[in-house]
Amino acid sequence: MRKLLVATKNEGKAKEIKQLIGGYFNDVVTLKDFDININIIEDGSTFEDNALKKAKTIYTLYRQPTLADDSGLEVDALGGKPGVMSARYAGEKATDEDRIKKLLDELKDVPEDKRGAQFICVLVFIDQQGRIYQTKGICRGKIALEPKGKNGFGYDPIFIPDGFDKTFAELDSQIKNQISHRSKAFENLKKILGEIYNEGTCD
Ligand SMILES: O=c1[nH]c(=O)c2ncn([C@@H]3O[C@H](COP(=O)(O)OP(=O)(O)OP(=O)(O)O)[C@@H](O)[C@H]3O)c2[nH]1
Ligand SMILES: [Mg+2]
Repeated sequence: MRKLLVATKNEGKAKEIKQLIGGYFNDVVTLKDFDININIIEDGSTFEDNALKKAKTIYTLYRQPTLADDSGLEVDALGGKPGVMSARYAGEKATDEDRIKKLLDELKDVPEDKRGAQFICVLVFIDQQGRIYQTKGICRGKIALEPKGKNGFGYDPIFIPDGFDKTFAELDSQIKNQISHRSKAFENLKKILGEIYNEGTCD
């Protein structure tokens, strides 16, 4: 039995992580699954700092293989904002709708050809022995003029990935999982897991 603790409370993210992790663990549990009431303050200035803090906090408590994902949206016309502040962009208690509305308001005078953006995902994995591994994925695209679609989570209804004319929320989750920032970070992580576990999956 190989167990992975995932240091996230975000259900949309957790769902994707469970789909992307592959067969290296036969039990994947998130902070929501085991109902731990812990509030990790994400005060780092980079995705790397925050992912490391989330992973270390949970590993230190449980001493089991732990994965953390810190991610966000960088908008060119806003100088890379909201970036590491993506989750708290419209305040601590705000909803995904509030964050989308704030971003669209800030971009209301920005024409279509200047609405470039990218999603970033940094994964930090800590193995049973406490060794730390980090991978990153980037997905380029642009910000739509209005929200569209019901799939996914977060900013998905306003992000149109390069090569497509639909938002992540309009695309099938399987397509998002082939091209997203998170899937790219997982491609690299799975190479590392393959080495750690000698290609042995639990399938
Ligand atoms: O539309 C989206 N599609 C994605 O694929 C995606 N990945 C991240 N995000 C957004 O970026 C912030 C992450 O912040 P974040 O890494 O701190 O996560 P979080 O605070 O939600 O949960 P936790 O993992 O920290 O518990 C949150 O606002 C997410 O909505 C995404 N939005
Ligand atoms: Mg967070």
